[in-house]
Amino acid sequence: MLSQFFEYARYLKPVMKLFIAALAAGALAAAASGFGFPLMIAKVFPVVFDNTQIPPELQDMIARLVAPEHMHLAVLLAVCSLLPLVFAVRGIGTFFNVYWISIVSMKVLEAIRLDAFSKLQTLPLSFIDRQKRGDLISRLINDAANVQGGLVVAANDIIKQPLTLLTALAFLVYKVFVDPNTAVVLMNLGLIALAIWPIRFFGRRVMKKSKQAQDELGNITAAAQENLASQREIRSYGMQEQQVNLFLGLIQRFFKINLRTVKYRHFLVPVLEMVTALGLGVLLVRGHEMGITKADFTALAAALFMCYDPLKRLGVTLTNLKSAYASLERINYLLKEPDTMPEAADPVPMGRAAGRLDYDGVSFSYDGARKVLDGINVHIRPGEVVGLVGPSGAGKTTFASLLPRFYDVSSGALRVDGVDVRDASLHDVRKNIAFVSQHPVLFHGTIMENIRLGRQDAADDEVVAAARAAAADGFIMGMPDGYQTMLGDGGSGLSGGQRQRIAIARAFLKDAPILILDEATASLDAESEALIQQELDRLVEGRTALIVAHRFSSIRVATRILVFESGRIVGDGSHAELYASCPLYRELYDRQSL
Ligand SMILES: Nc1ncnc2c1ncn2[C@@H]1O[C@H](COP(=O)(O)OP(=O)(O)OP(=O)(O)O)[C@@H](O)[C@H]1O
Repeated sequence: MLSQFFEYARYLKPVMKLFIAALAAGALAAAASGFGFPLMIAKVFPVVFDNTQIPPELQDMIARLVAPEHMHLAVLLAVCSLLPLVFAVRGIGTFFNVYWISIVSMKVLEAIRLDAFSKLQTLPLSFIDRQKRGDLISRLINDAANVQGGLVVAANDIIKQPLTLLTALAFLVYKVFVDPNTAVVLMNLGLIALAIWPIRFFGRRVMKKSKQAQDELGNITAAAQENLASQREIRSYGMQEQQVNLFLGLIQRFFKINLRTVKYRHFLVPVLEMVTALGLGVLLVRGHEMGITKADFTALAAALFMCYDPLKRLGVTLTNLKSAYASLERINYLLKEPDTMPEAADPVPMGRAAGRLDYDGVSFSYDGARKVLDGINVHIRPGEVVGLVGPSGAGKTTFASLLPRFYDVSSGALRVDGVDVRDASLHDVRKNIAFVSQHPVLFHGTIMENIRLGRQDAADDEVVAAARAAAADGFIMGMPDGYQTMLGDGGSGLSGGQRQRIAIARAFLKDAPILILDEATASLDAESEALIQQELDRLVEGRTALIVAHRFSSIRVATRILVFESGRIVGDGSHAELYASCPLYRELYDRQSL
């Protein structure tokens, strides 16, 4: 399991110095606990209780500083102050250990989250389509935080606790070396082996349950996300109660599984404490039989405790690590997903395209089984405006989606100006294509920023010019802050037609030679559609355009129409030609004209 974490060691590189400093602070705290503490007890108690003499050098030093009548008190104060001193060292070491490790782990979390988020930006859409969005969010937020938590305790304890154990063992060996009578205590260490079994047992269970709990948390986030995105449907279909019950079921499942994780995690400590107590009991009996002194017994008991305590903490750490590992696996699912749409190793440079499109024997399947497009051969000249029509599910949107490489063809090739889109860089291909969809997405930000998405380096007056071309300037200027008006998430506060105009303004600003209009007016009423149609007609001028249409009104401007049926093109020509020669086209057209 640790090897999995080592894979992530590269995240430590940028913060290595701080990480080492944190470990050094941890080592200091460990030495103070494991060796310093029992040593102090062994040295201080005899001076206090049995009047044992302190080393002559120390005695001389104190004698030089105080009058002879105060000597006894000074010695007592000197030796007793060693105890708080050891704890001060331990405290300072622990503070910096935890503080610095926290900084390190937050930086690591930041980097893991950023990597996972960046990976999401490049993963093929086919992968994203298969996921529950809320679950992806949960992986980015909850799982990354869980890994961070695991890393903090691990990095903190995995060095400090074994070091405490080792230094405490060193003290025991030293003690046995000085006084072979105390060898009895070493027997106790055999009991440590007893502690291994519960650590392994509970660790395995915690890992399994943590994975399930994180999966459930993903389901909860997914349900909340879906709910918020569908408030209109939920209210209009009266689904509130059903939604609340669904949510309740999910949180109850999470509760149950989480409770099991908590149970296993916290059962470990009492079990390990019982083993510790057993060890001390045995020491007491054997010590009594062997007649060791009270001071020796106390020092040995402290050293023994310092052996068991790190073991107990290590056990807890290990169960935390197992839980973090479960989350790591869920993040890995993203990070390790192979890029099935890789960038060309040596991309063919593509400047501003003229706009010639060649679909050569193109077939495509979303799931690798059912062909959604089947052997399409279509050649589109620069500047041609092509309408795509056909029954629902016939493959029109898919046909257009292959162009900006939202998906790659399963077989055949798709060329822009003679260059296979897979041989050019994604950036070059996409900068040549503007896309206006049925539900344009407006991001949180000002109207100015939203239009500028079309071309990030556009000046303000270029943005305004694009808005004018899209006939959006009028309503924008009528808003309280004009172009600086903030839009909520998803662009709430604007009508469907207004949102569509912002999207058209974006496309004007981008000024790409190829345009895809995917049912751009389908969600508008007839009046809004008629108004927007004028701007769309202007937008397609001089560009190669693919217009996916349900309404024939939106392809009035098309000079050529492709008729799709079950993934094939069954008609290709002008309206007049198709109406005369293509029965499906005629049927679709007549049905809409009724
Ligand atoms: N992301 C996807 N994952 C899996 N299958 C998909 C996906 N998108 C579309 N499909 C399927 O591919 C087929 C073609 O869909 P497509 O959206 O291209 O058709 P369309 O002609 O544009 O339909 P409509 O007019 O209803 O929008 C349909 O059977 C659809 O169920």
